[in-house]
Amino acid sequence: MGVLRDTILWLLVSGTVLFLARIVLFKTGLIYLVKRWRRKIADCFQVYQFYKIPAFNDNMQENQLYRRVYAFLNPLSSIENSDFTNLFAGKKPNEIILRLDQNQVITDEFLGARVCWINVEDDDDGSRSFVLKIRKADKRRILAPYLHHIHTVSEELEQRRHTELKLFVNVGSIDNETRKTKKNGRWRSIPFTHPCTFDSIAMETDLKEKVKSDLESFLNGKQFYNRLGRVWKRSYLLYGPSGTGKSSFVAAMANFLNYDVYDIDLSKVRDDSDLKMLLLQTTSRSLIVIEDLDRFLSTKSTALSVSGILNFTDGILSSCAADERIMVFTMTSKEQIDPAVLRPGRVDVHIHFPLCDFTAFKALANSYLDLREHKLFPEVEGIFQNGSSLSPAEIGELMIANRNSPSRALKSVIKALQTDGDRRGTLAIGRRVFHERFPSEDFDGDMSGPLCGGGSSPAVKDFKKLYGLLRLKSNRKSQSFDYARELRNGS
Ligand SMILES: Nc1ncnc2c1ncn2[C@@H]1O[C@H](COP(=O)(O)OP(=O)(O)OP(=O)(O)O)[C@@H](O)[C@H]1O
Ligand SMILES: [Mg+2]
Repeated sequence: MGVLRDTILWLLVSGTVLFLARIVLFKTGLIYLVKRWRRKIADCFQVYQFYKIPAFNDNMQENQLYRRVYAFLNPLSSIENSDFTNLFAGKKPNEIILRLDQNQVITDEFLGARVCWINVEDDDDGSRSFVLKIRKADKRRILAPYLHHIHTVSEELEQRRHTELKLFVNVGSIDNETRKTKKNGRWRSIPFTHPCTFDSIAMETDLKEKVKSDLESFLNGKQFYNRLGRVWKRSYLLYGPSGTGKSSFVAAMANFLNYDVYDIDLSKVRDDSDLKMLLLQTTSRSLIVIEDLDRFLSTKSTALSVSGILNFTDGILSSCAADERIMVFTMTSKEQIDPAVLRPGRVDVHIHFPLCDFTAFKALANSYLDLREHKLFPEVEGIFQNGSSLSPAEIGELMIANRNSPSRALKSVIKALQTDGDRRGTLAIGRRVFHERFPSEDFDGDMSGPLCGGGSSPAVKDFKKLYGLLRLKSNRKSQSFDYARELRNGS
């Protein structure tokens, strides 16, 4: 009897102790310490294999496997259990996105085996890598299928993501805090959400179509370029006064192609080799953009040489990087630029962005004010004919500011044209006269190249197409665009 009572008492006491211990463990969070110790002890009896996946390879190009692992790990639910996680607002309302912080561990289960990933970031040089920790006993059984699984999942995620474009900007090569050279990738990305499309740009419709078909035929021309032993690249020069839509056109190109944009800030490029490095770190299916190239070429204060830029545009470097390359340069005027810099083959397509004429004004009135006709239009037309003009940006701003009253908007445009726009249009019209030198047949002839399907001899067509000999019908509407003007001058 006494033994039974002691046993019951003992059971009651130990049950209460266990219950209290459990409460203490869970309430204080000590349970996590216990789990960690348990894992450490278990680890002492295991042999692990480690695999490092650096963000960049020996040539400082992006390691695609790193990119895949990054895409694969971030959506894993176990990221919540890591000790330190970054939280970001998502696209949808109330959506929170979790991102693994540096040197944090995340676990994953695959075919019954447990693996760990460590997000390693070197404090000295900032280099990033993922380290996969896997039990040696599991390695043979799961490693290959696990990597295959990562590949498949990340591919799916990538395809889903592909509607979300990115804008990459280059950061300085020296870390501001540590004053050390960054060995890490120099591109930082943000979502590219510029809404501009070719439809929203006031420009002749047939010209937009020509640009679109030029882009498309370039993309389909891989074999053609290979056959000629040429790097599969195409360069566009967009030039014209400020506020005429050059940057918007770049955005429209990216949205049309569904390409990411790499916007190179030359002031942050240390020297020629730094520029090479930046190019090598770009990925395919992207637009590489250098804005205001004329400003850079006219200031000698930078360590970057003109030949560095030329190597960049010539495509020798591009051949080392990924597949197709589309480069876009913008400038206000190419009058002061050495023609060698813009020669065909270096810059294939030249597109001029002029100040507004009456046609462009009507396109803006249509899209900004929903106006197709108005009693003030003849007056506006008369002012344009007298040589006044403004940039589409200036006219667009006036229309946006007065969008609730179209009459007021038109009156303010008329006033601005009469005051600020006086004689500016004369300059624009002057440029158009220059373009008129090229007969209308030129355009049709050039667009009948092999990439467009047409009739002249294949060799000549190949050559012309390759050098971007796109000619325009020389009606007044489309004269403002000058494709490969340098070559035409010589032809
Ligand atoms: N042709 C156009 N059609 C419609 N909107 C235009 C056009 N040109 C300019 N805009 C509007 O004007 C603003 C400025 O245009 P944008 O930045 O593309 O000009 P830009 O030529 O790049 O100027 P800058 O040389 O100063 O960089 C944008 O908001 C754009 O929507
Ligand atoms: Mg711009």
